[in-house]
Order: sequence, then structure tokens, then C-alpha cells
Amino acid sequence: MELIQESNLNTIAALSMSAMKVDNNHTTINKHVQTEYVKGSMDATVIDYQHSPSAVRAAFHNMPVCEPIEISFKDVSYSVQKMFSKTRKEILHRVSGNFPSGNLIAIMGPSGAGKSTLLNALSGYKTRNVSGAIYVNGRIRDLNEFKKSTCYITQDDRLQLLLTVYENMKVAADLKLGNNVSEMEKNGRIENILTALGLYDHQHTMTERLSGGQKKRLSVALELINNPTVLWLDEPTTGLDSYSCWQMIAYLKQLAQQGRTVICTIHQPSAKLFEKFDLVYILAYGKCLYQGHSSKLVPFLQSVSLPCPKFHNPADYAIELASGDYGMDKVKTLCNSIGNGECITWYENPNRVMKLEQLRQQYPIGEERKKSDDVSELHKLKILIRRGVIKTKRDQTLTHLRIFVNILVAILLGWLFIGSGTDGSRVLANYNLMFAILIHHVFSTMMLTILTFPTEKSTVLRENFNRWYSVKSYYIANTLIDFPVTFLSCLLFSIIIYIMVGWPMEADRFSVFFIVSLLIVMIAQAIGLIIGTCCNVINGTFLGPILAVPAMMLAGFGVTLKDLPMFLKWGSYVSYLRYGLEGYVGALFYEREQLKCDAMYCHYKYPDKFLKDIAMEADRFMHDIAALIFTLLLLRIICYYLLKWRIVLSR
Ligand SMILES: Nc1ncnc2c1ncn2[C@@H]1O[C@H](COP(=O)(O)OP(=O)(O)OP(=O)(O)O)[C@@H](O)[C@H]1O
Repeated sequence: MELIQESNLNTIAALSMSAMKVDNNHTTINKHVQTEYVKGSMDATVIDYQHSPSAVRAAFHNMPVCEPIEISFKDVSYSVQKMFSKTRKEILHRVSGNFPSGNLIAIMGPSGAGKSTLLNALSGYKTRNVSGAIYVNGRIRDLNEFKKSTCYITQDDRLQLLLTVYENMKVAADLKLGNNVSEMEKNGRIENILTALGLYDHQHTMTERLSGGQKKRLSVALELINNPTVLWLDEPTTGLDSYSCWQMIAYLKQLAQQGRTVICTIHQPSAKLFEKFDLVYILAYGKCLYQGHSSKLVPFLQSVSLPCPKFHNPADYAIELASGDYGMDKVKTLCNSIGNGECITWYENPNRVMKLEQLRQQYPIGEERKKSDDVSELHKLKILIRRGVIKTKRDQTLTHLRIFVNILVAILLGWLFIGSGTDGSRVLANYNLMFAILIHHVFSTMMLTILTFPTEKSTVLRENFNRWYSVKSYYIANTLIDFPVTFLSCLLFSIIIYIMVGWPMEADRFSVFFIVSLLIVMIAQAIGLIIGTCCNVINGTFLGPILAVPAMMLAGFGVTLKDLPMFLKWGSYVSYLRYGLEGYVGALFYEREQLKCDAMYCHYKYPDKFLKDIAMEADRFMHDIAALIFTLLLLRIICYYLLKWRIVLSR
């Protein structure tokens, strides 16, 4: 604490000294910092901010930029199929441009101009429906090779919220660097990056408790661990206050100054923020309006007789022009003047912008970069399982609530049917209970998966694109991690209800009852995953129960199997609930002795009579278990391929 106070004092002194500098820009910035202090935000972040340039340099002194990467693109278009129409909607219209290395580049424009679309197309995050040529160091982009040197940071912070900052960094380091880098070096890198991005003091904070700005910085920190050469960031300043915005851009600028190419989309930067960009690419209606250094925007506008009004932020004025506030003819004029991104006159140093052939000469074909590819999938699987175990332990909904709900429902149902397991007058009630148990297992598991998986899916999309792991590793890890909780909650449920209802205390009967329950839970989970993979939460919540209804109708409950119409008989063979119900009936009524009967008349005193009436063969439970295992495997395989397909489709 004392140390922090002492460094605060040093910082205050440093700030006071540096605020006296004559340089205009710095004076403003230092004033800004002082204002922050006066506001009472003199915390570790301010110290980091003051020291960030050297800290960022220090963070990467051991990780020099491998080879600078220059990105050029020509006539890039992006179009999508219109809904309910055969025509296509063009979102990007043959835009061109050059993004040199060592630059902090802003793709700007009003909302809907196509900023994210351009970022996605150039980074390779989207490949379908993109046309035109994208060059990397003068050669046509080889996406697989290019992705080894880049990272994509999405607008919404898709982070593992139940891990601390350090744990998140450690997982990223283990997944990306594997065993090729020693633990000491990994920890050194983590420490340096966290210090550089002002997160060192928060390393043991749970990610869900971080502020918006800290979460954004953590997103960057995670991707910096393997020292990418190109950083793509979709709106890294959205949702941040002006100080955090400035801080984020200052960090990115430092990363660019070390030779990286840092490209981000940004809505409407303040004048101070705008100055920080080495290159600004302004879009309007999918076309380029300006491409050049931030300081040259005003002369450019002057040159096309659209002078920026005095005391007006040039960035604001450019966005107003791009929005068409001053007429669509102005948009057209600007677009023509800049050649839709072909013109490089307004770059800081146009003579330094190399042609494609020059770039090829400058960067001859070298050895293929080997980065995350070096880490084996088995190692990644281990790390993913470790991460999953930590998350499972801390997850209030998926673990604690699931176990609690299973115990609670078992007690409630058990109470309702207490002691009925040996009562000849309550055989039908037992049959109803079996169906209720099936419904509980299906809905509680399926709905939870439908509600939670779509969020997880978006994280997987980003991490998979950034080459953290393959879909296969993720899928296997996800399946394995969940099994212990599924097993435990199902076991607790089965034990409680079995004892309370008073079914025969025979190990083989209980085993069949439990195995059938477990398989039904796992099938419901697989169905939930399939729906969660294909749909968003709203559609999934609607679709899940609807899809469960036919399986319920064809299970032999309500309408017995023998009463099913001929044309629907096949349905009972594909209904997993039919096998579940038959399995339960077999486990609990097969070869039972005469049941006790305290009433005047017990219609089903002899369980065989009941089995005959519902047209179920009780000795078929092994077939039922085999059918359930087959259904489970089939659904799991379908789910894996759907997830892969979903990832391909999202690109
Ligand atoms: N798959 C799609 N189908 C139909 N229209 C689309 C699709 N993807 C993007 N668009 C449209 O393309 C335009 C550009 O979208 P984009 O997300 O790139 O804009 P943006 O400039 O990043 O906007 P914002 O700053 O608001 O995020 C928008 O009008 C959007 O509605």
C-alpha cells in the first residue's frame, strides 16, 4: 500500500513536471491525466498510463516483430443474398487501399458504412461473398499462413468470465505456446503484457468483475501472448469513457510503433484520439471517402472545396459528410477524388508506400512461419479440460444449480409418490411418475444447454479463428468436462427418488433405472447442443420444447404402443423417450412378484397384466439401452459436424 502511495506521489511529481512541457499535444494530454487525478481516479491505472510507452516496449523486448506485414487490397467487394429475393445486396463496392506496417490504422465511417464488413473481409474472419484481391506483402493472401501472424479481437469481449485475469492469460499462453516455451518464459510474458496494459494489479480479479475498459484490454492482452504481427480490432473503444479510449489507443499506437500493423474500426473519435492514427480509412455507403494520414484530412477536404469549418473536429466533419448530411453529391465527389481507395497522395509519406512488386522484393518468400501449429492438439485438449474443470467448479448455473434442482425435484416427486413402488393400487401412478422423470431429465438438461451454449459458441468462434484450438479438441473437452456433473446430478436424483418411491432394492433394477436416466440426460444434452449450434437463444427456446413433443407422443404414454396408428408406428422406433420409458418399465416391473394391495380391488396387482395392457415387453431393456446408446452416438456425431459447419458458415 505504501509502495503504491509512494509511486503515486512520484507519478504526481512526474505529471507536474511533464505538464510544464511546451509541446501542445503533450500539455493537453497531461492536463487530461491531471484532471483524472483531481477526479479522484489516481489509481494504478494512471500510473500504468503514465508509464505505458516504456512498459509496452518492455513487454515485447524479447518478442521482436517477426517480419513486418503490409496489407494491400484492390477492388474488394462484399455482397449478401437478399432475403426473399434472388438479387444480392452489395455492402462493399470495389474498395482498394494500402495498410503499411508499423501503422495504427483506423477504419472510420458512420454506422452501417461497412467498417466491420471491411475489417472482417481483410482479416479473413469472413471469406464467403468476398471478391477482389487481398495482398500480404505483395502476394495474394494465403489465409492459413496469414492467420498464423494475426489476431482478431471482436467488439464484444468474448472472455472466460469465471477465470481470473491471470488464469485467462495462462490458458492463452498454454494453448498458443504449448510446451515449446518454458513456464518461466510464459510467466515472464504474461507479467510483461499485464503490466504494459495496466492489468498487473488486477491479475487475480475474476474476469466478470473487470470494468468494460479492463475487459477490452484483457482481450488484447490474450492475443498478444504469441506476439502477432497484425492486430485486427473491431471497435476497441466502444463503451469506454474518454480516458479509457485514449489509453486503449495509446497502447495500440505503441504496438504499431514496434512494427506491427494495427487496424481497428472506430465510430467517431475525438480530435485528440483522431490525431493518434497514422492512417485513416473513411468509408461511406461501402465506398472509400478518404485514405491518408489523420493530419492530412483537413488539406484533403480543402482540396475538394469542402473545407472543414473552423473549431470543428475534422473527424466529426468527415463523418457528417460521409453520412450524407451535406448531400450525396459530396459523398460522390470525395469518393472520386480518392479513387475509392486507389489514391495514396494523402499518406504521411506517399513515396514510402511500396508497389506490389517492390513489396515482393522486400519480403522474399521465406520459411513458413510455425507458431500455434507447433502445439499438439492433445496438449490443447489437456489445457481445455483444465480450463473447463475450473469453470465447472465456479459455475453457479451449470453446476451448482443443476445439482440443486435435481435434488429438489427428486424430493418433490418422491414425496408425491412416496411408498407407491410396491402398491398394487398405484401402478398407473408409477407409470405417470416414470414419464414425469423422463420429462424432467429432458427439459431441465436440454433447456439449460439451449440457453447457455449460444454464448459459449461465440467465444469458440473467436478462439478457433485465432487458432487457439481446433473444433475437435473443443468438442471432446466440452463432452468430457460435462460428464462428471451430469453423472453426479443424475445419480443423486435417481437414488433419492428410487428410495422415496420404494422400488425394489435390487442392484440390477437400480442400475438399469440409472443407466437409462443417464442416457436420456445425455441425449437431451446432445439435442440441446444441436439446437444451440443452429439457433440463437430465442429460436432455440421455442424450438426445443416443440421438438420434444413428437418424441413424447410417440413414446407410448397416453396412446399405448399398440394403439398407435399404423402410419405412425415407425415413429415409436425413433423416439428416444419410447426406449427410455420401456427401459424404466422393464427395470421396475419385469419379473416382479404380486404387489401388495390394501384397497378393495387392485387392477394391476400382477405387474404382468399391466405390461400386457401397455403393450411393452419388459425383457427388452437391454435392447432399449442399446438403442439409447446408438441415438446418443448418432446425435453427438451430428452435433460435431454441425458445429464445424456453423463455423464455416459464419466465415
Ligand atoms: N449478412 C448481412 N445481410 C444483410 N445486410 C448485412 C449483412 N451484413 C451486413 N449487412 C449490412 O451491411 C451494412 C454494413 O454493416 P457493417 O456491420 O459493416 O457496418 P458498420 O459500419 O460496421 O456499422 P456499425 O458501426 O454500426 O457497427 C449494414 O447496413 C448492415 O445492415
